[in-house]
Amino acid sequence: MEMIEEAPQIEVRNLTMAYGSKVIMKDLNFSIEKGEIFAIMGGSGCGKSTLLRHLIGLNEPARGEVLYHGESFTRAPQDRRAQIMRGFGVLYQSGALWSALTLAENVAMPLEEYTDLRASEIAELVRYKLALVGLSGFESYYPADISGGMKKRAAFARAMALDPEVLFFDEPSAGLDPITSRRLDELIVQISESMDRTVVLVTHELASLLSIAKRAIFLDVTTKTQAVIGDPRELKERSDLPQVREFLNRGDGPVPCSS
Ligand SMILES: Nc1ncnc2c1ncn2[C@@H]1O[C@H](COP(=O)(O)OP(=O)(O)OP(=O)(O)O)[C@@H](O)[C@H]1O
Repeated sequence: MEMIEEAPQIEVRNLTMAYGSKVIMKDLNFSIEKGEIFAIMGGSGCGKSTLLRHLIGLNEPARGEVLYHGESFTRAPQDRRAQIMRGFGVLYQSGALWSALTLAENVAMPLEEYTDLRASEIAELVRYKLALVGLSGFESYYPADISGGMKKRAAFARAMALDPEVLFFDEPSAGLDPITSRRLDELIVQISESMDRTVVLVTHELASLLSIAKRAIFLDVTTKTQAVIGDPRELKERSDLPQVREFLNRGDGPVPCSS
């Protein structure tokens, strides 16, 4: 039992990811500790989102497995998997909110679906989650009435509705201006630190990567496996691998795959 307590929050073992016979990445091995902000980096189309999808159970490994707290998520029975998944908060690239629902109704949705809380308790929690992301007073607004940055923050509040242990972000700053994007980064750090939440993010934004990720994995499209894991600031200056230094020292914007 004790061993399980000390196991990393997330562990990826010998993971090979494929779509049909097309292998995207192979032999991935890494772990993510509780409370860490961990980034997945690499050129465009190299498999970052695919890796995220494997971590949250939307894709199945071709080989290998994903473990949470030392327990195999990949091999767990359906009901146990669903239970583990309840501990995930996911914010997708589009950050899609239901356009016909107010912000409060959007955040309330997961609570209504997955808990037995009373309406008044849900309303209270919704107010609290929206306040956490700086959206107090906007409860009755519709997504169409607020800015892109506010939509992302509302989607963030919704992702946190069920107090997830791990927050997954796929390109959280996509489509945001640099200042709004920076505010979102600060919010991610603040929530992770104050609530001791693990954050796993896929991002193209160098500024985000370098300012918020404590560790990052670099997926190398040429070798189709991980090239290195480390603190992106150190890798930027000192990585032995030219492709990693180049990636971290490029101008902003996506880097194409070599193909
Ligand atoms: N459902 C799918 N079926 C087949 N191939 C797919 C599917 N989804 C993605 N791919 C392919 O898998 C590879 C990795 O895609 P993925 O979206 O994971 O990369 P990425 O690094 O997240 O890209 P980006 O940075 O552009 O978002 C790409 O070559 C893509 O075309």
